[in-house]
Amino acid sequence: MQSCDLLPSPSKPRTGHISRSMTFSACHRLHSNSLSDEENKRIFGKCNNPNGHGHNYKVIVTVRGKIDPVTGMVMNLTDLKKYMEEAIAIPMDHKNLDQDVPYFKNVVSSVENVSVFIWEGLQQRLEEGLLYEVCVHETDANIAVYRGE
Ligand SMILES: Nc1nc2c(c(=O)[nH]1)N=C([C@H](O)[C@H](O)COP(=O)(O)OP(=O)(O)OP(=O)(O)O)CN2
Ligand SMILES: [Zn+2]
Repeated sequence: MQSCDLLPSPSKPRTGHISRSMTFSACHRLHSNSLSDEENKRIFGKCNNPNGHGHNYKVIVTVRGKIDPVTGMVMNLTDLKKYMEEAIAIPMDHKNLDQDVPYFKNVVSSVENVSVFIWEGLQQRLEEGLLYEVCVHETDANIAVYRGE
């Protein structure tokens, strides 16, 4: 059988994953209020510089769910775009993460914790069980993946 002869199996439920990406720019400093200045310098090195440094973050959010047989969608990506604006761009774009985002007042603004922050913000907006993965590229080489565990 050739692929152009394939017919759909409408009764078979299908699970799909869909993703949307977004970029934002922010500055931060790796610093823990639970550590002494010496420990901060030793652990975080140049990233503990009080002047901070900036990143162009890239975030990829993946949702997982049933492909609705009527709409053909797991969810409308236009809705996901809105939720990502609210949970990522509005709180963090062109901000100082440590000073402007209350979440990071006593939480180190590592890429791991940025991915958790995004997860929590999206969980509040998405239907339960839909959010699958938040992937944050802090640089081309430094990447965190969080799946809510
Ligand atoms: N586990 C983590 N380690 C580091 C994080 C982090 O968020 N989680 N963050 C940083 C720095 O904030 C930043 O990402 C710089 O890291 P570095 O790898 O040194 O990046 P550079 O681009 O400056 O270095 P290259 O030489 O270009 O690789 C550090 N660690
Ligand atoms: Zn950094």
